[in-house]
This record gives sequence, C-alpha cells and structure tokens, in this order.
Amino acid sequence: MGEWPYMLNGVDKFKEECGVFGIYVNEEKTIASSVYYGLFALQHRGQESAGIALTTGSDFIVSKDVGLVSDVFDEDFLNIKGIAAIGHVRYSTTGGSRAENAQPLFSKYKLGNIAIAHNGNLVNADIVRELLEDAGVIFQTTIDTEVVLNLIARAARKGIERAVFDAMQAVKGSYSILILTDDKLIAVRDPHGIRPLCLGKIDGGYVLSSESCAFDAIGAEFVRDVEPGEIIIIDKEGIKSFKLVEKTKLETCAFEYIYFARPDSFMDGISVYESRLRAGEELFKESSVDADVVIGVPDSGTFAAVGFSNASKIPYSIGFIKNKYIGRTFIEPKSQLRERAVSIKLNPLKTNVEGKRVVLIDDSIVRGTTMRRLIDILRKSGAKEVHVRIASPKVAYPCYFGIDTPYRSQLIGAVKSVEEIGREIGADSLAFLSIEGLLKALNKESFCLGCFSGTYPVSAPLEIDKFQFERNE
Ligand SMILES: O=P(O)(O)OC[C@H]1O[C@H](OP(=O)(O)OP(=O)(O)O)[C@H](O)[C@@H]1O
Ligand SMILES: NC(=O)CC[C@H](N)C(=O)O
Ligand code: SF4
Ligand SMILES: [Mg+2]
Repeated sequence: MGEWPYMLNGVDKFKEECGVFGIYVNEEKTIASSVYYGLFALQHRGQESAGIALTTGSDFIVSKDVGLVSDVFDEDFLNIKGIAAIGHVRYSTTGGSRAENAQPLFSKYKLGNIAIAHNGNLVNADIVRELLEDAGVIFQTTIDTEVVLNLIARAARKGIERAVFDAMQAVKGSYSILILTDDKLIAVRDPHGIRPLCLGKIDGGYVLSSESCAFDAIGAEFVRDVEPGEIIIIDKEGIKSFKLVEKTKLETCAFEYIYFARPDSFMDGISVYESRLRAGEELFKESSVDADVVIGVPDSGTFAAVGFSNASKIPYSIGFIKNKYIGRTFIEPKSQLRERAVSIKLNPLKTNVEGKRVVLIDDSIVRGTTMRRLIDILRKSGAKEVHVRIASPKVAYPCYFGIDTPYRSQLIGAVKSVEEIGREIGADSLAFLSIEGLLKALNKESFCLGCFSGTYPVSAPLEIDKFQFERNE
C-alpha cells in the first residue's frame, strides 16, 4: 500500500467521483428500488462500491458492499418499504476501496440512527480526525467522510439541524452530502458548489441527486439545483432550506461538463451535452485546420467532434468502434498490457480513415496514453494526416476535490509544452481549447478550473495522501 490506486490497478487517468441519490416520501413505499434505479443512472460516477440506507420511521436498514449497483443489492432488500432513503456509488479519493469504506456510512448514537453519503473530498480531514481521536472518538473507516458523521453524531443532542450546521463549519473542501436520520433527509452542498447536487419531486415527495439524469430514470421531475452553501431539510413538516455561510460563490468543477457527467444531465443551468458541442465549435474557431474528416474519441470526445464538424463544415464520421463491455473502470491485468488496453477498447473503422486527412477530437489528455495509441492505430489504418484537437485546456495540475488524479509528474501537460506533447503523441498538429474558449462553451464565468490553472476555490495542501488514515493500521 502507499501508492495511489491507479498505480495499484493500472487505471492511469482521471477517475470519476462518487454519486449520491436520496428520496423522501413520508408514507411507506418501496423506495429502496427507486434509489437502486437512481444509483444505476449514476453508475458512471463510481464503480468501486454501492450502498443504500433506508428508514421506515422505526427501523433503519443499511445494505452496501464493493461492486456494481447491479451486484450489491438483493431483491428482498429492494422490496423493503420505507419513508426515506439515501444511496451512494463510490470512487475512492480518501481511503482504499474496501467493503468497510463503502458508503453510506452509518452510526447509531444515543438519540437514534444516522447515515451519510458524500461526493467530494475534504482537504482538512486529517486535522479534524486527529482532534476527534484526541477526544476519544474511535474511527471505523479510513475515509474522510467519517469525520462529518462523527462530528454530527457528537453534536446531535443540540438537535440534528444545529449538529449538521456546526459539523459543516469544521470541514474544508468539496462536498455534496446526503444525510439520513430516522425521520429526516438532509442535503448539504459546499459553499463553492464544487460538486453538483439537484432537487426533484416525485409522488408528493422529494428526490436529491448528483445528476439530473437519475430523475429521468425514476420518472421524477427536476425542481432546481441545490445552491452552494445550502442546507435542505426534508421531513414530515415539508421542506426547508438555510445557508451555511453568508458568502457563497458557485464554482462548479469544469471537468464535470468536459468529461465526468452524463451528457443527458443538466447541471447548474447548463446542459452537459450542449456545453460539449459548444466546446467543439469554440475549438474550431480557435484552431481551425484543413482536413477531410472529423472523428471523435468515444465516448466523451464524440460530442465535441460533432460541434467541431458543425462549425468547420468538415464532415463528421465514426472513426472508432468501442467495445461495449468495457466500462470506465477497465483494469488491465498486467501493467505491460496497459498500452494494449486502448486497442482492446477502441478499434478503427478503416473505411472512414484510409487515405484521409483526419481531425481527431477528444475531450481531454491526462497522461497521453489514449492519444499516442490512437494516432498510431489511425496511421496503421492508412490515415494521411492526423491533427489532434482537444476540447479542454491542458491539464497541468492535480485535483483535490473528489477526483483521483495522477501525481503532477504523471500528467503529461504538467511537464511538457503543447509542442512537446504533439511530438510525443505523434500528431501532425495539436491544439487545446483555451480557458477563455472553455468559459464561452460553458456560457458562464465562474467555475473551478484548478487542474488547468493551478488556482483552486479552496486552498489545498501540496499533495494529499489518499491512504493517510491507513498508515498505522
Ligand atoms: O490521456 P489519457 O491518460 O489516456 O486520458 C485521457 C482519456 O481518458 C478519458 O477517457 P476514458 O477512456 O476514461 O473514458 P470515456 O470512454 O468515457 O471517454 C478521456 O475522455 C480521454 O479519452
Ligand atoms: N469520489 C468521491 O466523491 C469520494 C468521496 C469520499 N472522499 C471517499 O473517498 O469515499
Ligand atoms: S481541480 Fe479540476 S477536476 Fe478538480 S474540481 Fe477543479 S476543475 Fe474539477
Ligand atoms: Mg475518453
């Protein structure tokens, strides 16, 4: 242990983050299955473990394990009726990928039960944990999220609302959190709204989700995004909301739009799909090129390629067929096979590239593995020229807010110039979208752009060790 997980399992790129889903219906219904379908729609955000916590008003039941949503829950659990439930799909950022680290985290305290599901990453979890341990608290897991659970449980005698409010004052970083008590569903979004969270309605009740695509999956109606720094409390009295801090500023992670989120989701008023199309259009305006065909790298490069083609009038064509059975977690059995991984995932359609000058579009370059391999494959398939256009700025800095990024030294954009990257991947030309171009595509001013600019909404440590709480075990 001690290495980051992409070193352990061979995944060498930005990994997604977690997904949360919650429901409150007030009279007993089979809501575990609603959360199940919601989590299914959020599966792309985390594939390490899945879990659901449910309250009937008198009983509190938690089911969770490592694995995909479709593997973790059995039918008996999904048929249980309850009044409120929360669910989580995990991609670990602090604490290893183990069954005991699966969320929702759960605690029984003097006044009742509490469960918590977190998307994001706390940058001061080490300090808070140390203080709690000094005060005698015993931690059950090695993840950052547990500090919030313990802070709330310790303060719960003041009333749950006050306890949540006080707990959130103590932590720093990114969090979209759902909390379930015996009779309440609570949502909290950090003061910068770094990770997404939205509110919907269903059958006289409410739903909360990381992404709006999960509402569509269960027939819920989108109401609004949770505001940065907002706490929402739903119980039998209805819904109420208050602010965690006076000053808040929405700075959603720009990478949600570029790559992480599903294209059929809307986040903070922006269609993910449309933002990707516009990024392709902006990319053409900034870095046009003479070519015969535009092709996109499936999945997330496809939409920008369509945008580039629309703006340039160069025909869009399908250049690669993706193996359907490879998820975003595709793990190579041996590191020597890493280079082959791209060919197993993507195979070229020779007829569409042979003898052609190709513009190859992808959403991002992290280590450069995908691009290097694809250009080689295209040349072997007879492409005359390969011009690479990337629909986001050069990634040069790591992320501390709920995404597992390689160390800086492993980010090709951190150590090399655009020209050097172009040479290394073997492109005839290479251009990235500028930060200004990205902001035009997003059609708003304020986002977290930390991994492009090195300036983060919340000050972050130099390097965070994912396994910081596993050292002394
Ligand atoms: O420079 P690299 O380190 O190779 O990483 C960049 C690639 O990784 C991502 O795709 P990914 O294969 O994760 O998933 P996707 O099929 O959803 O696009 C991203 O869309 C790029 O294609
Ligand atoms: N990717 C995430 O949002 C992870 C949430 C939390 N930090 C964990 O490691 O479980
Ligand atoms: S640093 Fe990058 S990936 Fe991380 S939250 Fe900010 S924009 Fe998103
Ligand atoms: Mg990709």
